[in-house]
Amino acid sequence: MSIHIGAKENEIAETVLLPGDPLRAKYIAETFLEDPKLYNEVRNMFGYTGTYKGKKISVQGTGMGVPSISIYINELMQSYNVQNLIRVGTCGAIQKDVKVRDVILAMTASTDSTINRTIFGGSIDYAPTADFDLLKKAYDQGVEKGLAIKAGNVFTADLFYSENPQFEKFAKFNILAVEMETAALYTLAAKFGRKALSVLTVSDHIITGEETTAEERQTTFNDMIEIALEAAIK
Ligand SMILES: O=P(O)(O)O[C@H]1O[C@H](CO)[C@@H](O)[C@H]1O
Ligand SMILES: O=c1cc[nH]c(=O)[nH]1
Repeated sequence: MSIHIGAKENEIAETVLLPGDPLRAKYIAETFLEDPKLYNEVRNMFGYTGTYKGKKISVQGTGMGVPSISIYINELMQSYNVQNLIRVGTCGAIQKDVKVRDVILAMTASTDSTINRTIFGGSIDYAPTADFDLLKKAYDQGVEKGLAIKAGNVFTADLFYSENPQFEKFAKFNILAVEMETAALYTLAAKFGRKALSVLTVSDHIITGEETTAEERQTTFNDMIEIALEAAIK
């Protein structure tokens, strides 16, 4: 057991899907995994292990934001030796040609979180990066499914309700969308020599105000989850 995860040794797979929402973890486990077993209920941050096409896979809720995901992935890597960490999250689009329901693969994540400056010291801007192998497999899977899949820079924001939103500037500098965890995921995976990828569904458009219905969200979540699972087993 670790402080925030109640699983015993060997109850967590070497590959873990990471949704922010613990109920999305439950949905993924019950919909996509065979024989899912609940291994964590601490703080209701559900974690399950089952199999997908014969391979052992876990899915663990992370909560929202850098501090919360940092707790879960630190413990998954250090206490449970997790090797492959794939976030399956939502994001808000800021580019005109990025539409709600699109799936985005984060190649890197810009951020206003202090995580990288805390690790590297004040004047260094570390560039957190996706694992190329996972990224390529996920991209190929999205193309094979005929989806509008995009890969690029996302922004990991500390604040959902920003005092000083700079979305137009971010868009000008080619950032595709805004979410709240990827920079920490990539930096901490690199620190421990593990592979990481964020697969994101656009749930809303920050500039145009377009939103997805609950039904549309469910369909695109399924696409995102299948992309992540196929990348994990290939
Ligand atoms: O849908 P999840 O994975 O939680 O991701 C996004 O949604 C939350 C904000 O509503 C933040 O965690 C953001 O990154
Ligand atoms: O962090 C997030 C996630 C979805 N939509 C947003 O606007 N922000």
